[in-house]
Amino acid sequence: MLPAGSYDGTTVLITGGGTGLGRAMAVEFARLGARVGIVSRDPAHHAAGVTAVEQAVDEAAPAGRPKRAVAVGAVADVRDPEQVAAAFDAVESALGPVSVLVNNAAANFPVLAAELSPGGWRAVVDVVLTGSFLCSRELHRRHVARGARPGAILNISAAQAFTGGPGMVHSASAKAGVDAMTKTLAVEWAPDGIRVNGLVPGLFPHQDLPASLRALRERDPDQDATDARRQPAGRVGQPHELGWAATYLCSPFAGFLTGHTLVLDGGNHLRRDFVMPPVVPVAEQLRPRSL
Ligand SMILES: CCCCCCC/C=C/C(=O)SCCNC(=O)CCNC(=O)[C@H](O)C(C)(C)COP(=O)(O)OP(=O)(O)OC[C@H]1O[C@@H](n2cnc3c(N)ncnc32)[C@H](O)[C@@H]1OP(=O)(O)O
Ligand SMILES: NC(=O)C1=CN([C@@H]2O[C@H](COP(=O)(O)OP(=O)(O)OC[C@H]3O[C@@H](n4cnc5c(N)ncnc54)[C@H](OP(=O)(O)O)[C@@H]3O)[C@@H](O)[C@H]2O)C=CC1
Repeated sequence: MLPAGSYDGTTVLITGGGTGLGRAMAVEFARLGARVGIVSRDPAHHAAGVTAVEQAVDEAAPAGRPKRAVAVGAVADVRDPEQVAAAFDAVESALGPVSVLVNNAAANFPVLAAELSPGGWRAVVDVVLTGSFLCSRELHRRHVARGARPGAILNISAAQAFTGGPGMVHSASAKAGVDAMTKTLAVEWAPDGIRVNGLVPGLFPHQDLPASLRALRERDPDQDATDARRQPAGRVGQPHELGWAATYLCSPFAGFLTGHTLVLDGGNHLRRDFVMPPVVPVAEQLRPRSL
């Protein structure tokens, strides 16, 4: 954990910060003093994120300390550049200039590549890759116009980016694009004082995951992906641990670190067995089972 107050006076914008891992990261930034803007499509998600942040800050605050405005939500579909700019405007008018951006919003559903429609491909690639670019571009534009520094961008990726993701070709391809963008923008924007890093969560289950993804681990008690024995570290990730890594990567403690993607997965993506289990075609893995 970073020292208390490490983010005092800093405004952090987190896309998809109202649910799941985005919300957990929002809480950890706020615990360290950040003001947090939560940007996504659904105001109900914003409300959940703002409540979680306010509760965490209140719990950490000394008794009697006045409540601060620490979090706001702003509606935007990250695929639309005008909505992205309007959401930055809304967050900045409430909380001050954004200097840290976490590109966390994502879309994903299991599907065989052969059955994926062009619209389904576009929906996922546009949210994950185009959305991350549009938000990064908006932060850069504002940051440079103000002559502000330092700034930090954190792109949330996935291990599928380097292994491929059978059954998730859209998400794997988009996340690989995000990783290339992390490295590219790190170099282009270093002279502007903006660091750009990536963070890969391993298996971090939570109740906000879409039903189609939850079903992958819940469809058969003998095939539970979250079973501790299936992970080298003997457990899955806890969302606040992702928040600890995110707050480090965007902080001055990582001031010389840019273009790097950190994998937080207990070693899972490195796993190789001497004898691999029999291959089960992805089509069979995705087929609903009759119990
Ligand atoms: C082992 C367990 C854990 C595994 C974790 C693996 C790693 C996780 C990575 C993550 O990214 S988790 C984040 C996942 N979160 C979300 O996906 C939340 C947001 N999702 C959504 O909003 C939707 O699911 C969406 C479909 C991705 C996007 O919504 P949008 O409103 O833009 O799209 P639609 O108009 O509804 O559909 C667009 C397009 O996509 C086709 N489609 C939608 N769902 C499916 C599906 N389940 N299978 C196949 N195709 C689908 C839909 O038909 C449309 O296509 P066209 O009809 O236009 O061709
Ligand atoms: N959970 C896990 O085990 C893993 C997660 N990841 C990555 O971690 C990140 C967080 O995932 P997780 O918390 O599990 O997922 P969630 O499904 O809980 O969160 C996705 C978020 O993205 C937002 N979002 C989706 N589409 C859009 C859009 N078009 N515009 C704006 N916001 C959008 C949603 O908000 P709203 O509906 O309000 O728009 C939602 O808050 C993602 O980048 C994911 O790929 C990677 C590997 C594993």
